[in-house]
Amino acid sequence: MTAQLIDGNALARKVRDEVAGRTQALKARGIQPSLAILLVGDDPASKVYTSHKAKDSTETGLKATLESYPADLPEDRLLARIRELNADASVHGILVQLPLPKHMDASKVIETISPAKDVDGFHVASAGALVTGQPGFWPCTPYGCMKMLESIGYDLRGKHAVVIGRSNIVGKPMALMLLQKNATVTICHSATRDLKAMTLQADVVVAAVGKRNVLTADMVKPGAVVIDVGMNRNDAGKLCGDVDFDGVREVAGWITPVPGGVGPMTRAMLLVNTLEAAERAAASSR
Ligand SMILES: Nc1nc(=O)c2c([nH]1)NC[C@@H]1CN(c3ccc(C(=O)N[C@@H](CCC(=O)O)C(=O)O)cc3)C=[N+]21
Repeated sequence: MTAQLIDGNALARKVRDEVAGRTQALKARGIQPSLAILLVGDDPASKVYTSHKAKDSTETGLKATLESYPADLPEDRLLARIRELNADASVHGILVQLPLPKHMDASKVIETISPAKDVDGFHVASAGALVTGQPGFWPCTPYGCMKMLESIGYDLRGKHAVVIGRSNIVGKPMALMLLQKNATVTICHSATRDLKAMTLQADVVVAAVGKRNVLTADMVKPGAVVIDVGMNRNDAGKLCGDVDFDGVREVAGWITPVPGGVGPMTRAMLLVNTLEAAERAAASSR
């Protein structure tokens, strides 16, 4: 048996089409959904990522402004700019590209963003809303993974989901989203004793470690759904995930590729969150 592919590019296109439609509806009411992207420093990968995000936005009808600052920008200047954007009613979403230069305290920067504009879902208030099931912005990567599960009509109720990785931006929120859909959730991490014993029990595995071949075919239950959040380079410099794709696809029921899987969905969910931020602002100002 060969696993069916969950095509992140195709699904992201569908999500963007839906966002474009809702954006037109808001524009007809005189509201232009708008995202401010703040980039500090000149990390080449960050430059590429932020320009992609800006391009995705404009192609979908959202307004995006990309503000680039030198690596030695004083932290208080960045905080002051965030406060200005918080107060600017024409801006609905604020994204500060990570990583930030070492002289900055990333949590302090993120906590300065208004939770109402936190389209990355990284603010502690957003995290708290996810924990308690209150409305708030969900981090784009795990949110995109949930959309991928939804797209195959997968019912998580009573299923065993194993999340490998416990980061604040992927692993932890992923586990909470799966829990909210009534899965039984196990979080594995670097101190987990027998990872294979855990993953062999899983109906769904989400690999979010940032290391190649974390999940191999011998670790997967036949028919399981495998979601690969990893973004690594192999020895040939080619982009690859955390999952041994060629091996695992012979065992799994469903699998997401890298590239063309979770990455494009992460970008699409940023557009969803930005649109939501604009819709909520419009609803609360009426
Ligand atoms: N505040 C903030 N928010 C983020 O969401 C954020 C961030 N900082 N810092 C960096 C990471 C990384 N990230 C990616 C999203 C999509 C792809 C993506 O679309 N990848 C393509 C491949 C792109 C390629 O070929 O390099 C794919 O998987 O098919 C990659 C990386 C968002 N991040």
